[in-house]
Amino acid sequence: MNFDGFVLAASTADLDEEPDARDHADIIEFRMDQASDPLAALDDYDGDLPILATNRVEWEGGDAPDDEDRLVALAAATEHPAVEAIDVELAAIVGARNDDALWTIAHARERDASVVVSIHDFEETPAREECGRLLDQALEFGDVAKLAVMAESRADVLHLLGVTHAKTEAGERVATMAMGETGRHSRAVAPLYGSRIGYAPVDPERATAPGQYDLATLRELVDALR
Ligand SMILES: O=C1C[C@@](O)(C(=O)O)C[C@@H](O)[C@@H]1O
Repeated sequence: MNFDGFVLAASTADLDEEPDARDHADIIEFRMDQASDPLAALDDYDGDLPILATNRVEWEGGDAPDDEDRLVALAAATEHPAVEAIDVELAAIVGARNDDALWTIAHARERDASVVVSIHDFEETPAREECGRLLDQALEFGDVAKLAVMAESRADVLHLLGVTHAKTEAGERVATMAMGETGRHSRAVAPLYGSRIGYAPVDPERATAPGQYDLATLRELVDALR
C-alpha cells in the first residue's frame, strides 16, 4: 500500500468483520491492541482487503501496555502477506523504547510494508507551526505522517487543514483528522486538502476515536466531495 491517493481504513479488532467493510473500505485497520489473540487472527485471515496493523499503546489512546512485546507483535504482523502497512507512534520512536520502535520499522521495510508514523493529541490542537513540526518529524521515519488532534473550535480545524494543504503541496504524504464533534467534518474534508488516510469503524457502535463517522457515511461524504 503506497498511499499515493486517499485510502479509507475500516477500523476493527475483529478480522471476521472484513466482509462488512469490503464494499466501502480500501484497507482494514486491525486494532491489534483491542484483539484477544491478534497474531492467531492474522494467521486465520482470508479476507480480500489488505491490512494496516496498529498496536496502539495505552498512553496514546490504545489498550496495549508499553512493553517490548507490543512492538515485537507489530513487527511479527508484517510477516503476514495481507499486512501491507503498520502504524508506529512518533512518541515511541523518540521515546524510551526507541530502539524497539526503530527495529520494528526496519522489520516492516524488509517485508515491503509501509509505515504510518502517528501523533495523537486528545486534549487540543497544537499551534499551526507545532503541527507542521510534528508532521515533519514523523516524515523522517514514515512513509505517511499522521496527525489526529482534538479540535476545540472551527479555527483549529482550519489550521489543521492549512497544514495538510501545505505539506501536500510540498510533496509530502500526510494524514490528518480533527477528533471530537467540532472537528468531525474534517474527516470528510481533509482528503480534499491531501490527507491520505481516513478512519471509520466497521461497527458504528465501536468507534476507535471521538467524532468518527460510520464507514458507509464517510465513504459517501469523501466520494461526494471529491
Ligand atoms: O490513529 C488513528 C486515527 C483515529 O484516532 C481517528 O481519529 O480516526 C482512529 C484510530 O483507530 C487510528 O489508529
